[in-house]
Amino acid sequence: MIASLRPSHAARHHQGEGTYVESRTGTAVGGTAHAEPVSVPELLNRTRALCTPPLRAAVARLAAPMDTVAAYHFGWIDRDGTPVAGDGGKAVRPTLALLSAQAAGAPAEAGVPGGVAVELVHNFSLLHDDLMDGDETRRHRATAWTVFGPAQAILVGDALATLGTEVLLDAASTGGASPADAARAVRLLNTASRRLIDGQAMDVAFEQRDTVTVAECLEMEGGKTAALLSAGAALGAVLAGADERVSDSLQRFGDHLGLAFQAVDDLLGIWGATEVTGKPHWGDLRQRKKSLPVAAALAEGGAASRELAEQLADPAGRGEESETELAARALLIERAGGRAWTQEEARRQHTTALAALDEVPMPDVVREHFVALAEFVVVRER
Ligand SMILES: CC(C)=CCC/C(C)=C/CC/C(C)=C/COP(=O)(O)OP(=O)(O)O
Repeated sequence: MIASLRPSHAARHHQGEGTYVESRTGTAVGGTAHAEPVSVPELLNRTRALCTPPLRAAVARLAAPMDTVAAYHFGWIDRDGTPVAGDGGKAVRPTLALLSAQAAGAPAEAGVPGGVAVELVHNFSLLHDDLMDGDETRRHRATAWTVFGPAQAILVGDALATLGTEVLLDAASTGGASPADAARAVRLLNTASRRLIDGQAMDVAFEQRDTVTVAECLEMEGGKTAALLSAGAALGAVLAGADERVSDSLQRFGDHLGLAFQAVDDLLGIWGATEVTGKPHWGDLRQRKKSLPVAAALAEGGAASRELAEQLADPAGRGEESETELAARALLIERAGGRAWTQEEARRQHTTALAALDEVPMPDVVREHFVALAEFVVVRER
């Protein structure tokens, strides 16, 4: 629990972890007019219900054995091919896409191609990231590269990224979006994908550096994480034909929400519970990732900060540190203020995101759903 991230003015209907808007009777989750607000878990479930069938259809286009590798990665089958209902991820990005379509006055269904496309690109990045980091667990199970080998994980990642574009273009050919809006959506997704790759390249390069500034870290996280949340937040509206002022504001909302998302991810990477996150313990510290808590702690300049800097500049023991040494490093980061600063930064980015959302006229119920989802992003534990 990241207790201090909880707002003093907790969301109006906060009911407990992940539930901010009490579910009431007569919900019309798919539509907009007169719909009643629902909880974040219900919103995420609606996204899964709407997006999983087209996601499966997209994955079914892959040649064997890539279709199997992808189905395993998405949690639909186990390593023997037996169907399972595994953890396929939280579905934050596609939920943003469905809400974004509703913000533009269309039904949630109009945002489905955007949601599926952004989730395909997101999962391409996870497959590759796990391999680059040498991570052996994700979503509480063995990573795809450890089960099927690095080559298949790379190829499936590549293929998922191309499917994202295809799904958006299909939206035009099946009449779900105009050809011009589908083309705008493809451009938006491609730009986001390139920002994602640029951000990841910075992240990998930073591992070899002794120090990075907070500004450099924010630039890197703006690419590797915020770009896709930003794309998700605008894609539904673009497919629904919203004008550029609306999609620009939604993108800005998604960019700041994405920075808040990654700030929380950085905190969970060091102080999260592995049984909840489903990711390896101390992974970020072992790889000497220059995440926000580390960059903020290095910038502080006090005794703990200087000791941290010395440790990170010492090539000896790189990747070989014991659990005890990594726990001591986490304590140094905390003593140098890196944890508290990152918690505050998550909340600052969240506030800026909501200000951008305010620029977009939309039905009250859609705004409530965006606000509830944004709150979930900063208080989440996985
Ligand atoms: C090009 C390349 C390899 C880029 C890698 C970029 C990368 C993996 C950035 C981290 C983004 C992130 C916080 C993922 C977890 O999302 P999540 O918590 O929403 O995951 P979920 O879908 O499992 O819920």
